[in-house]
Amino acid sequence: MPEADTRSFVVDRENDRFLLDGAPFRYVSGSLHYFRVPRVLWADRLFKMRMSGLNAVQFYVPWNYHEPEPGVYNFNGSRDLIAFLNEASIANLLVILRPGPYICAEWEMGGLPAWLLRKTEIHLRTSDPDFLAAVDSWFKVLLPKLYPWLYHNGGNIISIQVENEYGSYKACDFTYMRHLAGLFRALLGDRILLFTTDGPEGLKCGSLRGLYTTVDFGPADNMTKIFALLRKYEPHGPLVNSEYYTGWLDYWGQNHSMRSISAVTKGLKKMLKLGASVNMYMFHGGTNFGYWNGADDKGRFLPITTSYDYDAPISEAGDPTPKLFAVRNVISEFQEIPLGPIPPPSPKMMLGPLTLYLDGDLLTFLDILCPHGPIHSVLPVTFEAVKQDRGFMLYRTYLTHTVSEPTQFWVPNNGVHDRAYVMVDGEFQGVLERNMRHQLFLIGKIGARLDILLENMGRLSFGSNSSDFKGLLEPPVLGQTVLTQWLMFPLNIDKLVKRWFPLPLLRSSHPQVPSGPTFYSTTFPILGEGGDTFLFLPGWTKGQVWINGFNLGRYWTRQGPQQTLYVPGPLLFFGGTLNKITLLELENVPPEPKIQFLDKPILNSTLHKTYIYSLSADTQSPSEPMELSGH
Ligand SMILES: CCCCNC(=S)N1C[C@H](O)[C@@H](O)[C@@H](O)[C@H]1CO
Repeated sequence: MPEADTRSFVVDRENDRFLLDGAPFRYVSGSLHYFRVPRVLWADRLFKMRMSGLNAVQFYVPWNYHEPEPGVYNFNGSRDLIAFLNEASIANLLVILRPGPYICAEWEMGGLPAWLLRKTEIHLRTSDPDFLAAVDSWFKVLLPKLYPWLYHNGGNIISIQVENEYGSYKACDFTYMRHLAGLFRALLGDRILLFTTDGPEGLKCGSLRGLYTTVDFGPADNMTKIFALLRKYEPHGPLVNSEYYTGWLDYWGQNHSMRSISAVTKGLKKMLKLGASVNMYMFHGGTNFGYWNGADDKGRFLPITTSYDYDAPISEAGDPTPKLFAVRNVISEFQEIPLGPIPPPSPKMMLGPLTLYLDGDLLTFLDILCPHGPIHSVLPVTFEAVKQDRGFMLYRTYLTHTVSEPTQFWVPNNGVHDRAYVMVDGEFQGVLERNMRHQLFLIGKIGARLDILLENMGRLSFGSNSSDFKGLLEPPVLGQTVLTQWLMFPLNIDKLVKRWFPLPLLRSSHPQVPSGPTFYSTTFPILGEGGDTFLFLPGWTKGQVWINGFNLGRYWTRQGPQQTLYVPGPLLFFGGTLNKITLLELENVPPEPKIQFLDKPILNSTLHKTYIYSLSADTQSPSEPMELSGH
């Protein structure tokens, strides 16, 4: 490896190429997001990318993942960015780093921290002084950490992206982009290659003099036309596609997205023939654990699914797919790829069916879930106003008059952000949903308790023309009465589940199966071989899952398209130690509250029936699904 002072990565405009240490260089890169993969699996994924023939890895840095509160930073465990850079170096992968501040990526609020919205008038992604002050403060912490890792300083970072597809954002604020470019230069020096990425329609507002202009497009796009457009901004230098889509994202309630191998490899081959440098987005997608998914606004609010499989060459579970081998073959026609096999799919585990036991409805645990007690306000306030960034908040009021006939209950101006589970005196009444179900019909006596559990389904990560506040944005109306005098209970469910995790809960004796927000759980040993697995929740409706205290993410079996949740093996205990699974079911449980662990994912089906896969004794593989009556 050359000494640090002779190391260089530059644009050679005379020959339309990059030079690495003075020699012609073309990167063939893939995107992997460390924040979507448990740290213990980073090395495995990066090794498979190297063995696929890639020489670089591209990843974002989500601001909200590392600065949970203003001035509070977290770079530990699965947030240890430096450890990830080191793993990439060990895998012999150069790094194309994209620190934002906005990253899109189908990630919560596109990576921007929700606490920015505590200033309700802030103009995100502009030269708004409040926004720039927060950005400066964050980058003055982050960028110095990257400085030693810059390629010319002896590290593996060859280029850094400023903002993300800024040209697709309404503001088109060049003062903001120049501010970012100046900040990056001030903190990273003048040698590192800074670049921008935009779709063809975004180049006008997204590119900036002094930043190398790149584009993004997928297999179905007109490459010739887009690269010709790029040449208007970069007449010389290498052609770069920073996001060549190998698949696509999934929304709850829509079909699983897939892109054909032939289309992906045909476009890749054409770009490599042109001498272009390419980053494949995604090469390994991973998972939106916890509440970290983002959402899109396509006239409807569309939350992104928990799985970020992306139909990528490496599957969500880290397994090589036929697409990986096809891509590897194309790369091998243009540059040397490492000798040796691609590791085979990892062992998968099956278990169950297991019966879950009722722990109690959510309201039972309100005091523990909100130990500081409620916040009172005449009108309901948002999640951001009470500093609850993600998850759930309970809104409570009491009826000031009796409604003896079913009476319309609704929230004006589409003010449910995003889903409201409505209860009267603890009895589940139904769901109100953003952009969708706008009303219920309630009855209740004077003094009856009205509880509304509000679920934040993830803030808009793209196309947001305004800040995506969460909660009840308007006071609900019952009949002609605007309901006032609200108690807001911010809920810390994760803390409660983590506290429960080692202990089986005292079973509450509930004669009938309750509906509405309810906790179920069980403990179970795994005696056989370990491995990854896929949690299958047949007949359940929608909720959140924790395994051994780890928030695995959202399930929405009723909507699909994913019916299983990926469970990385390292989350589980083997050899007899008890594992604990906890579900918060928000709507309705199946007649038999069972779950199963399968050895294959189900990402593309919306089962409206209840299936329980029974292990056939001889083969230990799921027999044909048995359809249960009643659903
Ligand atoms: C519905 C498309 C949402 C816009 N996002 C687009 S075009 N993309 C570009 C964006 O830069 C990247 O972060 C990803 O968000 C990617 C889609 O996976």
